[in-house]
Amino acid sequence: MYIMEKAPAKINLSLDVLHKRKDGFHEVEMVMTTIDLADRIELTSLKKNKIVLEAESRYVPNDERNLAYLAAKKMKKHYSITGGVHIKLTKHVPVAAGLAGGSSDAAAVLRGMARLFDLDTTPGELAEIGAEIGSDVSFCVHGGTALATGRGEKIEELPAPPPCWVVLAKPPIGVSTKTIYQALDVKEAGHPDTSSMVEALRTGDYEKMCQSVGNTLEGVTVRLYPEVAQLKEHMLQAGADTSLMSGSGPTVFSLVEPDVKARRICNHLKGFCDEVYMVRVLGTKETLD
Ligand SMILES: C[C@@](CO)(OP(=O)(O)O)[C@H](O)COP(=O)(O)OP(=O)(O)OC[C@H]1O[C@@H](n2ccc(N)nc2=O)[C@H](O)[C@@H]1O
Ligand SMILES: Nc1ncnc2c1ncn2[C@@H]1O[C@H](COP(=O)(O)OP(=O)(O)O)[C@@H](O)[C@H]1O
Repeated sequence: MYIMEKAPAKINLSLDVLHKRKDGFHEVEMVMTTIDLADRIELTSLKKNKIVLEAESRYVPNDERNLAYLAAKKMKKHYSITGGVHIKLTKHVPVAAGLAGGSSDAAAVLRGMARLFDLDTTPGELAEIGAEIGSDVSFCVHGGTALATGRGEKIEELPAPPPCWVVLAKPPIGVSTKTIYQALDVKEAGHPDTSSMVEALRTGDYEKMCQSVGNTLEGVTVRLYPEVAQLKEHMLQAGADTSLMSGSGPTVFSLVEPDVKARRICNHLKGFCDEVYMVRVLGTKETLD
């Protein structure tokens, strides 16, 4: 049997870090939403008891270190699956970019294997398995738009953002999430107003959403990579309604309503950044199918 799953990237509309926990992770409050930029996961069941990963990208590992492979291993163990699976992964989401590409690939394998082997499971159960793989995997299992708390694994569904375009620009650097969290001084950093962002989504208020964006990690990444701040500035100069770094970076996104404006920002950015994307915000679970 063969099935295909989309693995969409996420952006953090807001990301607040509250404090460092005893287990070394940070307590966060994040509003996340999926965007129409996705990897493709193709799964084929195998009679032999093995996991075969075919990743057509020189940027990701082709073995057990790949989060898609790890997800398949966890599923086999958790549900005592005796058969094997062939995973074909086609990357479109930039790697180590703050867009959760790897987490979304893992989540797509969790969802996909549940379908492939006709397992009696729930998204909540898959999200729990996902949390063992990474903090962002639970959100990626559910998709849509959500408030993520704890270390990111506690998910509360939110309404999709008002329809808009997302223009993304990724400078040619890979950022380690761990390094950024480690360099953060929670007391010194800026903190977004999460409740204002939640309110904006609940009322479908585009302007309020744009005003409420914020990311506690942005200042840390900007200190290490000043080009992140420059990209933000370029986006705003070109007419973006708002602009923010996603996750631990270095990708910067801007939001804008009319497509002509989004195209203008894209063209402006392409002058000095090779990786520029113009995509729709997805924001709902249904669009994962
Ligand atoms: C910053 C965020 C925002 O969405 O995303 P990315 O920039 O990675 O996309 C997430 O919090 C990242 O989630 P994820 O990438 O799954 O992180 P994990 O693999 O669980 O953790 C990587 C490392 O980041 C740190 N970490 C992660 C999450 C958290 N709440 N506190 C932390 O301190 C820990 O040092 C951990 O060892
Ligand atoms: N399927 C995968 N896709 C992307 N990166 C992966 C994958 N599996 C493992 N990784 C590793 O995970 C790290 C972070 O990847 P990614 O999820 O793209 O970062 P981010 O969450 O910052 O967007 C990279 O260093 C990469 O080598």
